[in-house]
Amino acid sequence: MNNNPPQLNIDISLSYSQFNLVINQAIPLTGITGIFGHSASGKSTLLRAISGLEKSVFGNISLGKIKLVCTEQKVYLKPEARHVGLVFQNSRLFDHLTVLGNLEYAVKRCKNNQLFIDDIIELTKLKTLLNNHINELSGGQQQRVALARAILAEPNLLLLDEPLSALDQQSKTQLLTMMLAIQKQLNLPILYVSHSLDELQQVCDNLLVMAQGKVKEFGNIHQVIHNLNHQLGDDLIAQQTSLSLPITKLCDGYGLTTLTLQDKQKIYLEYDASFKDKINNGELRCFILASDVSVTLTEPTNSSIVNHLCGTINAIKQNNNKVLLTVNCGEQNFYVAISAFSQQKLALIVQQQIYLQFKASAVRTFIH
Ligand SMILES: Nc1ncnc2c1ncn2[C@@H]1O[C@H](COP(=O)(O)OP(=O)(O)OP(=O)(O)O)[C@@H](O)[C@H]1O
Repeated sequence: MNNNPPQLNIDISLSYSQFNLVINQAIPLTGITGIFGHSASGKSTLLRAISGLEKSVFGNISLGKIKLVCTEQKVYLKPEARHVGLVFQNSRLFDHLTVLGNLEYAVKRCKNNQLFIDDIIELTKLKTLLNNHINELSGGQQQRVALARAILAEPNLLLLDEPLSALDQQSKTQLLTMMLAIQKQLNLPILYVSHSLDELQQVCDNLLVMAQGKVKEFGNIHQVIHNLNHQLGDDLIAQQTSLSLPITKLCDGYGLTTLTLQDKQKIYLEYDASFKDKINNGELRCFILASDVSVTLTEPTNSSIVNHLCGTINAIKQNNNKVLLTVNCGEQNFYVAISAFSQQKLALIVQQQIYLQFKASAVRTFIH
Protein backbone atom coordinates (compact mmCIF):
# COMPACT_ATOMS: atom_id res chain seq x y z
CA MET A 1 0.00 0.00 0.00
CA ASN A 2 1.29 3.49 -0.84
CA ASN A 3 1.22 5.72 2.24
CA ASN A 4 2.82 8.73 0.57
CA PRO A 5 0.62 11.83 0.56
CA PRO A 6 -0.86 12.81 -2.81
CA GLN A 7 1.15 15.40 -4.67
CA LEU A 8 0.73 18.52 -6.71
CA ASN A 9 2.79 17.68 -9.80
CA ILE A 10 3.91 20.64 -11.86
CA ASP A 11 5.84 20.32 -15.11
CA ILE A 12 5.19 23.51 -17.04
CA SER A 13 6.64 26.36 -19.02
CA LEU A 14 5.20 29.78 -19.72
CA SER A 15 6.68 32.73 -21.60
CA TYR A 16 6.07 36.45 -21.36
CA SER A 17 8.00 38.87 -23.54
CA GLN A 18 10.66 39.40 -20.84
CA PHE A 19 10.17 36.45 -18.52
CA ASN A 20 10.14 32.64 -18.69
CA LEU A 21 8.70 30.36 -16.05
CA VAL A 22 10.00 26.78 -16.17
CA ILE A 23 8.92 24.59 -13.27
CA ASN A 24 9.28 20.87 -12.76
CA GLN A 25 8.42 20.13 -9.15
CA ALA A 26 6.33 17.72 -7.11
CA ILE A 27 4.91 19.23 -3.92
CA PRO A 28 3.39 16.92 -1.27
CA LEU A 29 -0.21 17.89 -0.51
CA THR A 30 0.33 18.14 3.23
CA GLY A 31 0.75 21.03 5.64
CA ILE A 32 1.75 24.50 4.51
CA THR A 33 4.33 25.01 1.76
CA GLY A 34 5.88 28.47 1.61
CA ILE A 35 6.87 30.05 -1.71
CA PHE A 36 9.67 32.54 -1.29
CA GLY A 37 11.97 34.51 -3.56
CA HIS A 38 12.98 37.96 -4.76
CA SER A 39 10.43 40.22 -6.40
CA ALA A 40 9.61 39.19 -9.99
CA SER A 41 10.96 35.65 -9.50
CA GLY A 42 7.61 34.25 -10.66
CA LYS A 43 5.81 33.35 -7.41
CA SER A 44 2.44 34.88 -8.34
CA THR A 45 2.69 33.59 -11.91
CA LEU A 46 3.13 30.07 -10.53
CA LEU A 47 0.02 30.42 -8.32
CA ARG A 48 -1.95 31.82 -11.24
CA ALA A 49 -0.88 28.87 -13.40
CA ILE A 50 -2.08 26.41 -10.74
CA SER A 51 -5.38 28.20 -10.21
CA GLY A 52 -6.17 28.44 -13.93
CA LEU A 53 -5.72 32.19 -14.38
CA GLU A 54 -2.77 31.78 -16.80
CA LYS A 55 -4.03 30.56 -20.15
CA SER A 56 -0.66 30.30 -21.91
CA VAL A 57 0.74 27.45 -19.80
CA PHE A 58 2.31 24.47 -21.55
CA GLY A 59 2.86 21.09 -19.93
CA ASN A 60 1.17 19.23 -17.10
CA ILE A 61 -0.30 20.12 -13.74
CA SER A 62 -2.06 17.47 -11.69
CA LEU A 63 -3.58 17.76 -8.24
CA GLY A 64 -3.51 14.26 -6.81
CA LYS A 65 -5.21 12.18 -9.49
CA ILE A 66 -6.94 15.12 -11.18
CA LYS A 67 -5.35 16.56 -14.31
CA LEU A 68 -5.69 20.34 -14.23
CA VAL A 69 -3.56 20.91 -17.33
CA CYS A 70 -2.24 18.47 -19.90
CA THR A 71 -1.30 20.23 -23.13
CA GLU A 72 -0.69 16.99 -25.00
CA GLN A 73 -4.22 15.75 -24.25
CA LYS A 74 -5.70 19.24 -24.65
CA VAL A 75 -6.84 19.31 -21.02
CA TYR A 76 -7.20 22.76 -19.48
CA LEU A 77 -9.65 22.84 -16.59
CA LYS A 78 -11.41 26.13 -15.96
CA PRO A 79 -10.54 27.81 -12.65
CA GLU A 80 -13.93 26.93 -11.14
CA ALA A 81 -13.47 23.22 -12.02
CA ARG A 82 -10.08 22.92 -10.32
CA HIS A 83 -11.18 22.93 -6.65
CA VAL A 84 -8.36 25.32 -5.89
CA GLY A 85 -9.04 28.30 -3.61
CA LEU A 86 -7.12 31.55 -4.05
CA VAL A 87 -6.77 34.47 -1.63
CA PHE A 88 -4.82 37.56 -2.77
CA GLN A 89 -3.47 40.61 -0.97
CA ASN A 90 -6.62 42.50 -1.96
CA SER A 91 -9.25 39.85 -2.41
CA ARG A 92 -12.35 41.13 -4.09
CA LEU A 93 -15.43 40.65 -1.94
CA PHE A 94 -18.99 41.61 -2.83
CA ASP A 95 -19.35 45.15 -1.47
CA HIS A 96 -23.14 45.14 -1.80
CA LEU A 97 -23.48 42.09 0.47
CA THR A 98 -22.89 41.68 4.19
CA VAL A 99 -20.21 39.36 5.56
CA LEU A 100 -22.84 36.64 5.93
CA GLY A 101 -24.10 37.34 2.39
CA ASN A 102 -20.57 36.85 1.03
CA LEU A 103 -20.20 33.57 2.89
CA GLU A 104 -23.64 32.27 1.89
CA TYR A 105 -22.84 33.06 -1.73
CA ALA A 106 -19.80 30.75 -1.51
CA VAL A 107 -21.89 27.99 0.11
CA LYS A 108 -24.57 28.23 -2.60
CA ARG A 109 -21.98 27.80 -5.37
CA CYS A 110 -20.36 24.79 -3.68
CA LYS A 111 -21.60 21.36 -4.77
CA ASN A 112 -20.32 19.34 -1.79
CA ASN A 113 -21.44 21.39 1.20
CA GLN A 114 -19.72 19.17 3.73
CA LEU A 115 -18.41 22.06 5.76
CA PHE A 116 -20.70 23.76 8.21
CA ILE A 117 -20.78 27.50 7.74
CA ASP A 118 -20.93 27.97 11.54
CA ASP A 119 -17.69 26.05 11.99
CA ILE A 120 -15.90 28.20 9.45
CA ILE A 121 -17.31 31.38 10.99
CA GLU A 122 -15.92 30.15 14.32
CA LEU A 123 -12.52 29.26 12.82
CA THR A 124 -12.17 32.66 11.17
CA LYS A 125 -13.66 34.55 14.17
CA LEU A 126 -16.29 36.35 12.11
CA LYS A 127 -19.31 35.82 14.38
CA THR A 128 -19.60 39.42 15.56
CA LEU A 129 -19.15 40.82 12.04
CA LEU A 130 -21.76 38.81 10.12
CA ASN A 131 -24.17 41.71 9.61
CA ASN A 132 -21.51 44.26 8.67
CA HIS A 133 -21.05 45.42 5.11
CA ILE A 134 -17.66 44.82 3.54
CA ASN A 135 -16.76 48.53 3.43
CA GLU A 136 -17.25 48.66 7.23
CA LEU A 137 -14.41 46.16 7.79
CA SER A 138 -10.71 46.67 8.40
CA GLY A 139 -8.17 45.12 6.02
CA GLY A 140 -7.54 42.23 8.42
CA GLN A 141 -11.27 41.56 8.84
CA GLN A 142 -11.74 41.59 5.05
CA GLN A 143 -8.94 39.05 4.66
CA ARG A 144 -10.65 36.80 7.21
CA VAL A 145 -13.86 36.97 5.15
CA ALA A 146 -11.85 36.20 1.99
CA LEU A 147 -10.27 33.23 3.74
CA ALA A 148 -13.63 31.95 5.03
CA ARG A 149 -15.19 32.37 1.59
CA ALA A 150 -12.35 30.48 -0.08
CA ILE A 151 -12.61 27.62 2.42
CA LEU A 152 -16.40 27.38 2.10
CA ALA A 153 -15.94 26.56 -1.58
CA GLU A 154 -14.35 23.35 -0.23
CA PRO A 155 -11.12 23.43 -2.24
CA ASN A 156 -8.65 20.54 -2.35
CA LEU A 157 -5.81 23.08 -2.25
CA LEU A 158 -5.68 26.65 -0.95
CA LEU A 159 -3.36 29.22 -2.54
CA LEU A 160 -2.49 32.34 -0.57
CA ASP A 161 -0.68 35.15 -2.40
CA GLU A 162 0.74 37.69 0.07
CA PRO A 163 -2.54 37.72 2.04
CA LEU A 164 -0.96 39.57 4.97
CA SER A 165 1.16 42.19 3.25
CA ALA A 166 -1.27 45.08 3.77
CA LEU A 167 -1.98 44.25 7.43
CA ASP A 168 -0.60 45.51 10.73
CA GLN A 169 1.43 43.25 13.01
CA GLN A 170 -1.49 42.25 15.23
CA SER A 171 -3.70 41.24 12.28
CA LYS A 172 -0.78 39.33 10.74
CA THR A 173 -0.28 37.29 13.89
CA GLN A 174 -4.01 36.59 14.15
CA LEU A 175 -4.22 35.45 10.52
CA LEU A 176 -1.11 33.28 10.79
CA THR A 177 -2.53 31.52 13.84
CA MET A 178 -5.81 31.09 11.95
CA MET A 179 -3.98 29.72 8.91
CA LEU A 180 -2.35 27.01 11.07
CA ALA A 181 -5.69 26.12 12.68
CA ILE A 182 -7.44 25.93 9.29
CA GLN A 183 -4.72 23.73 7.83
CA LYS A 184 -4.84 21.32 10.76
CA GLN A 185 -8.59 21.16 11.41
CA LEU A 186 -9.60 20.85 7.77
CA ASN A 187 -6.47 18.95 6.70
CA LEU A 188 -6.30 21.38 3.79
CA PRO A 189 -2.94 21.71 1.98
CA ILE A 190 -1.88 25.33 1.55
CA LEU A 191 0.65 27.05 -0.73
CA TYR A 192 1.58 30.38 0.78
CA VAL A 193 3.52 33.11 -1.07
CA SER A 194 5.22 35.66 1.12
CA HIS A 195 8.18 38.06 1.07
CA SER A 196 8.58 37.62 4.79
CA LEU A 197 10.76 34.75 5.97
CA ASP A 198 9.54 35.53 9.51
CA GLU A 199 5.97 34.72 8.50
CA LEU A 200 6.94 31.64 6.54
CA GLN A 201 9.11 30.23 9.33
CA GLN A 202 6.21 30.51 11.71
CA VAL A 203 3.80 28.31 9.80
CA CYS A 204 5.41 26.41 6.92
CA ASP A 205 6.51 22.77 6.85
CA ASN A 206 8.21 23.00 3.47
CA LEU A 207 9.70 25.89 1.56
CA LEU A 208 10.04 26.40 -2.20
CA VAL A 209 12.48 29.13 -3.21
CA MET A 210 12.18 30.67 -6.66
CA ALA A 211 14.69 32.66 -8.71
CA GLN A 212 14.17 33.94 -12.27
CA GLY A 213 11.20 31.72 -13.01
CA LYS A 214 12.80 28.51 -11.71
CA VAL A 215 12.82 26.50 -8.50
CA LYS A 216 16.06 27.16 -6.68
CA GLU A 217 15.44 25.08 -3.55
CA PHE A 218 12.65 22.89 -2.23
CA GLY A 219 12.35 20.83 0.95
CA ASN A 220 11.90 20.97 4.70
CA ILE A 221 11.84 24.63 5.75
CA HIS A 222 14.77 24.45 8.17
CA GLN A 223 16.89 22.52 5.68
CA VAL A 224 16.16 24.96 2.87
CA ILE A 225 17.05 27.96 5.05
CA HIS A 226 20.31 26.27 6.00
CA ASN A 227 21.05 25.63 2.31
CA LEU A 228 20.46 29.33 1.60
CA ASN A 229 23.10 30.19 4.25
CA HIS A 230 25.76 29.05 1.81
CA GLN A 231 24.56 31.00 -1.21
CA LEU A 232 26.97 33.86 -1.32
CA GLY A 233 26.06 37.15 -2.92
CA ASP A 234 22.34 36.49 -2.47
CA ASP A 235 20.80 38.68 0.21
CA LEU A 236 17.58 36.64 0.37
CA ILE A 237 18.03 35.70 4.05
CA ALA A 238 20.27 36.56 6.98
CA GLN A 239 22.56 33.57 7.71
CA GLN A 240 21.01 31.69 10.60
CA THR A 241 20.20 28.45 12.40
CA SER A 242 16.50 27.69 12.01
CA LEU A 243 15.02 25.33 14.59
CA SER A 244 11.89 23.52 15.78
CA LEU A 245 12.69 22.16 19.24
CA PRO A 246 10.72 20.53 22.04
CA ILE A 247 10.06 22.68 25.09
CA THR A 248 11.39 21.10 28.27
CA LYS A 249 10.38 23.93 30.57
CA LEU A 250 8.05 26.73 29.52
CA CYS A 251 9.18 29.18 32.20
CA ASP A 252 11.68 28.73 35.02
CA GLY A 253 12.08 31.01 38.06
CA TYR A 254 14.29 33.36 36.00
CA GLY A 255 11.92 33.96 33.09
CA LEU A 256 13.75 31.58 30.79
CA THR A 257 12.29 28.88 28.54
CA THR A 258 14.29 25.69 28.03
CA LEU A 259 14.46 23.82 24.72
CA THR A 260 16.29 20.52 24.29
CA LEU A 261 18.40 19.35 21.36
CA GLN A 262 18.42 15.73 20.24
CA ASP A 263 21.76 15.17 21.97
CA LYS A 264 20.13 16.50 25.21
CA GLN A 265 22.04 19.79 25.27
CA LYS A 266 19.83 22.68 26.38
CA ILE A 267 19.04 26.03 24.80
CA TYR A 268 17.67 28.85 26.94
CA LEU A 269 15.66 31.78 25.64
CA GLU A 270 13.63 34.58 27.19
CA TYR A 271 10.09 33.43 28.03
CA ASP A 272 7.22 35.21 26.34
CA ALA A 273 3.56 34.69 27.31
CA SER A 274 2.70 34.24 23.61
CA PHE A 275 4.75 31.01 23.50
CA LYS A 276 1.67 29.14 24.79
CA ASP A 277 -0.08 29.96 21.49
CA LYS A 278 2.96 29.20 19.38
CA ILE A 279 3.71 25.68 20.55
CA ASN A 280 3.13 23.29 17.67
CA ASN A 281 3.19 19.56 18.54
CA GLY A 282 5.08 20.48 21.74
CA GLU A 283 7.74 22.31 19.73
CA LEU A 284 8.72 25.93 19.48
CA ARG A 285 10.17 27.44 16.33
CA CYS A 286 13.07 29.81 16.69
CA PHE A 287 16.16 31.05 14.92
CA ILE A 288 19.62 32.27 15.90
CA LEU A 289 21.49 34.64 13.59
CA ALA A 290 24.94 33.30 12.67
CA SER A 291 26.37 36.70 13.63
CA ASP A 292 24.99 36.33 17.20
CA VAL A 293 27.00 33.17 17.95
CA SER A 294 30.65 33.09 19.03
CA VAL A 295 33.15 30.30 19.49
CA THR A 296 35.47 29.28 22.35
CA LEU A 297 37.98 26.43 22.56
CA THR A 298 37.13 25.56 26.16
CA GLU A 299 33.75 25.50 27.88
CA PRO A 300 32.91 29.06 28.95
CA THR A 301 31.77 28.21 32.51
CA ASN A 302 32.54 31.64 33.93
CA SER A 303 30.51 33.61 31.43
CA SER A 304 27.24 35.49 31.91
CA ILE A 305 26.20 34.10 28.53
CA VAL A 306 23.69 31.34 29.31
CA ASN A 307 23.94 29.24 26.17
CA HIS A 308 27.04 27.17 25.52
CA LEU A 309 26.89 24.11 23.33
CA CYS A 310 29.58 21.59 22.61
CA GLY A 311 29.94 20.72 18.91
CA THR A 312 32.24 19.65 16.11
CA ILE A 313 33.16 21.82 13.15
CA ASN A 314 31.69 20.26 10.02
CA ALA A 315 32.61 22.86 7.43
CA ILE A 316 34.48 26.14 7.15
CA LYS A 317 33.57 28.45 4.30
CA GLN A 318 35.52 31.65 3.78
CA ASN A 319 34.35 34.65 1.79
CA ASN A 320 36.84 37.53 1.85
CA ASN A 321 37.31 38.41 5.52
CA LYS A 322 34.25 36.53 6.74
CA VAL A 323 33.97 32.87 7.68
CA LEU A 324 30.84 30.75 8.06
CA LEU A 325 31.30 27.72 10.31
CA THR A 326 28.89 24.79 10.23
CA VAL A 327 29.03 23.19 13.66
CA ASN A 328 27.36 19.90 14.43
CA CYS A 329 25.81 19.47 17.89
CA GLY A 330 24.42 15.93 17.87
CA GLU A 331 22.06 15.80 14.90
CA GLN A 332 21.68 19.55 14.66
CA ASN A 333 23.80 21.89 12.55
CA PHE A 334 24.46 25.38 13.88
CA TYR A 335 25.81 28.26 11.79
CA VAL A 336 28.38 30.71 13.12
CA ALA A 337 29.69 33.82 11.35
CA ILE A 338 33.12 34.95 12.55
CA SER A 339 35.96 36.96 11.06
CA ALA A 340 38.79 35.30 9.15
CA PHE A 341 41.01 36.92 11.79
CA SER A 342 39.29 34.97 14.61
CA GLN A 343 39.39 31.73 12.66
CA GLN A 344 43.16 32.10 12.22
CA LYS A 345 43.72 33.21 15.81
CA LEU A 346 41.93 30.11 17.14
CA ALA A 347 43.42 27.91 14.37
CA LEU A 348 39.99 26.39 13.72
CA ILE A 349 39.88 23.31 11.50
CA VAL A 350 37.23 20.82 10.37
CA GLN A 351 36.54 17.99 12.90
CA GLN A 352 37.73 20.17 15.79
CA GLN A 353 35.59 20.17 18.95
CA ILE A 354 34.59 23.66 20.05
CA TYR A 355 31.96 25.47 22.14
CA LEU A 356 29.33 27.81 20.80
CA GLN A 357 28.02 30.59 22.98
CA PHE A 358 25.07 32.92 22.57
CA LYS A 359 22.82 34.94 24.84
CA ALA A 360 19.25 33.91 25.64
CA SER A 361 18.14 37.08 23.85
CA ALA A 362 19.86 35.88 20.65
CA VAL A 363 17.34 33.02 20.37
CA ARG A 364 14.54 34.73 18.49
CA THR A 365 11.02 33.58 17.96
CA PHE A 366 8.76 35.04 15.36
CA ILE A 367 6.07 37.67 15.32
CA HIS A 368 5.06 38.77 18.82
N1 LIG B 1 0.71 39.49 -17.82
C1 LIG B 1 2.06 39.65 -17.89
N2 LIG B 1 2.64 40.06 -19.04
C2 LIG B 1 3.98 40.20 -19.13
N3 LIG B 1 4.83 39.99 -18.10
C3 LIG B 1 4.30 39.61 -16.94
C4 LIG B 1 2.87 39.42 -16.76
N4 LIG B 1 2.65 39.04 -15.47
C5 LIG B 1 3.86 38.98 -14.87
N5 LIG B 1 4.85 39.31 -15.74
C6 LIG B 1 6.29 39.36 -15.45
O1 LIG B 1 6.63 38.08 -14.92
C7 LIG B 1 7.64 38.23 -13.94
C8 LIG B 1 7.21 37.50 -12.68
O2 LIG B 1 6.11 38.17 -12.08
P1 LIG B 1 5.42 37.64 -10.75
O3 LIG B 1 4.32 38.60 -10.41
O4 LIG B 1 5.07 36.23 -10.93
O5 LIG B 1 6.63 37.76 -9.70
P2 LIG B 1 6.58 37.63 -8.11
O6 LIG B 1 7.73 36.76 -7.74
O7 LIG B 1 5.23 37.22 -7.66
O8 LIG B 1 6.91 39.13 -7.72
P3 LIG B 1 6.46 39.98 -6.41
O9 LIG B 1 7.12 39.30 -5.26
O10 LIG B 1 7.01 41.34 -6.72
O11 LIG B 1 4.96 39.95 -6.34
C9 LIG B 1 7.87 39.72 -13.75
O12 LIG B 1 9.01 40.10 -14.44
C10 LIG B 1 6.63 40.34 -14.35
O13 LIG B 1 6.93 41.59 -14.90
